[in-house]
Amino acid sequence: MVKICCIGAGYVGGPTMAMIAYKCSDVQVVVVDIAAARINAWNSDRLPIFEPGLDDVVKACRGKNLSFSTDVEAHVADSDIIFVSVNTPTKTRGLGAGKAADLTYWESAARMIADVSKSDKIVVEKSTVPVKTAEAIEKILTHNSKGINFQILSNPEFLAEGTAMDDLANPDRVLIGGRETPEGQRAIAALKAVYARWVPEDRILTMNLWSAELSKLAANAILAQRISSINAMSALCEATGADVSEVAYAVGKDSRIGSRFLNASVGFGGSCFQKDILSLVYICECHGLPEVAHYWKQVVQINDYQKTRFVNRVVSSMFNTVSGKKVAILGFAFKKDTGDTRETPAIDVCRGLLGDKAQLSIYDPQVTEDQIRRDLATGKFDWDHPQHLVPSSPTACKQVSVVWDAYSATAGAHGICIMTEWEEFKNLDYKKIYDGMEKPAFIFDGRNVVNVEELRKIGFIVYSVGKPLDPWVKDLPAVAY
Ligand SMILES: NC(=O)C1=CN([C@@H]2O[C@H](COP(=O)(O)OP(=O)(O)OC[C@H]3O[C@@H](n4cnc5c(N)ncnc54)[C@H](O)[C@@H]3O)[C@@H](O)[C@H]2O)C=CC1
Ligand SMILES: O=C(O)[C@H]1O[C@H](OP(=O)(O)OP(=O)(O)OC[C@H]2O[C@@H](n3ccc(=O)[nH]c3=O)[C@H](O)[C@@H]2O)[C@H](O)[C@@H](O)[C@@H]1O
Repeated sequence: MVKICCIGAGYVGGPTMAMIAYKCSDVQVVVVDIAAARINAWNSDRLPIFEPGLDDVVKACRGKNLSFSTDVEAHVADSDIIFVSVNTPTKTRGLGAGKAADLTYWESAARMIADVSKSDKIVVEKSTVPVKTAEAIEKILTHNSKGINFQILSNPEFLAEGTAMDDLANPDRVLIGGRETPEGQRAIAALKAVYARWVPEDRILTMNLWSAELSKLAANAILAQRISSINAMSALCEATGADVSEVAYAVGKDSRIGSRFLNASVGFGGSCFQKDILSLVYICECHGLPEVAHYWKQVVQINDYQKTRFVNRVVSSMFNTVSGKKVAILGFAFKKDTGDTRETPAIDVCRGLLGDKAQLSIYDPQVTEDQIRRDLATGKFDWDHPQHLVPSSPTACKQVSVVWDAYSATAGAHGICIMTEWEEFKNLDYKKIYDGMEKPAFIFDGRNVVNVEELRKIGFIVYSVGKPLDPWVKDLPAVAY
């Protein structure tokens, strides 16, 4: 029986391994992690991550061919294929700080694999890593290998949170990169055989290692670029009276462009887009390509601009100050159908409003108070390290309260900011909300989920990203000077 071990029981390791176990009942899958709390949660009824459909798949396999363990070394030693799906955050200090990927966790996993292995292994890069990482990993593994043959494969993951289980069950493509040697090709074939159990052959792409590694960074950069492109257009729409949804619809009808990923928003979030583009920027700089680096950096800069622009709209609309005013924050996760808050634009918007002394009342259906407070207290780039290594005593912020429904969040508020496109925010009783708010009552929709006309009829002053401006907002500056 093939035995697979995955190092890293996070948003990628957990769901991807659960799907492999589900689709391949004759493969033994073990997911290991150094974070005991996370492993305990994977072994409990309350999984450590919220992902639609995940519970059912885990329940179907756990205790049969899927298990979760902290006994990292024993399971690694025992496995044929080892996936490495550990954090690859942005470096916070030293060479390349603020841009380069921090490969500390990857390197320590590789050293451990080299130390404990007693038989040949296929080591699979599942984490997103800089192009050429496999070369370094190979050196670490073979340096100490005692004659053991290690084959490194790149098998980047393309799942999106909130739709992970469907993405894994029906992927657009699975990418496998490996060495062009006979051993490398045999390793590719072994991994391909696992995916081929449920993924059609023509969707399993094999290529050289560097192409596979770079394709992941390229895909994320191009996806994020589409969002920054439409967000840049949203600013121009607001200045001209065009409607960004109509523009996106018209543009997306061109089959060469396509309609997906053209929703204007307060900005993209999530653990990867910014981190991976910054890593790409750093790689370009290291290869003497400053123009290319500058080009991709703009994608992140427009995203920052969009978040700043949003805060500015809020403050300038509300008489240039939110000091002492209650502002409801609806949604804190970086997108709907996940409890993940990593790099969520809500953090930047909340910090901007807190800087202006607002009183925030935050509601998200999936994010805990503890997480929100931790996020508002954690430093830039510090959040993407294994949870138990992030400082765990966040300073309490007196200006923030976290509540468990949208109505208490908005009661007595001067303004509402919609930060996540949760379905429930489309169907709230906005008349009831309006009646309970201070007047004039403002709504700032960072996700274009509300019906602007209906809310204006109720009496709200509405700002919705990239939509024709409310007369109230029209003459106010879009960005603070
Ligand atoms: N979150 C996402 O949707 C996607 C993430 N990725 C990439 O996958 C990688 C992992 O991301 P996530 O799963 O989101 O991160 P995560 O933070 O949820 O999980 C990583 C896990 O690795 C563990 N870990 C770190 N070092 C370890 C070690 N030496 N031994 C054992 N366990 C260790 C941590 O404790 C943590 O539980 C990153 O490179 C990310 O860029 C790729 C595609 C999608
Ligand atoms: O490498 C990764 O981590 C993953 O990053 C993204 O997945 P994810 O971040 O989970 O979610 P997305 O659906 O891509 O959304 C990212 C952010 O962009 C925002 N977004 C998305 C689409 C859009 O049209 N407009 C927009 O503002 C979302 O609200 C969210 O904040 C990619 O879609 C995945 O393919 C990739 O595997």
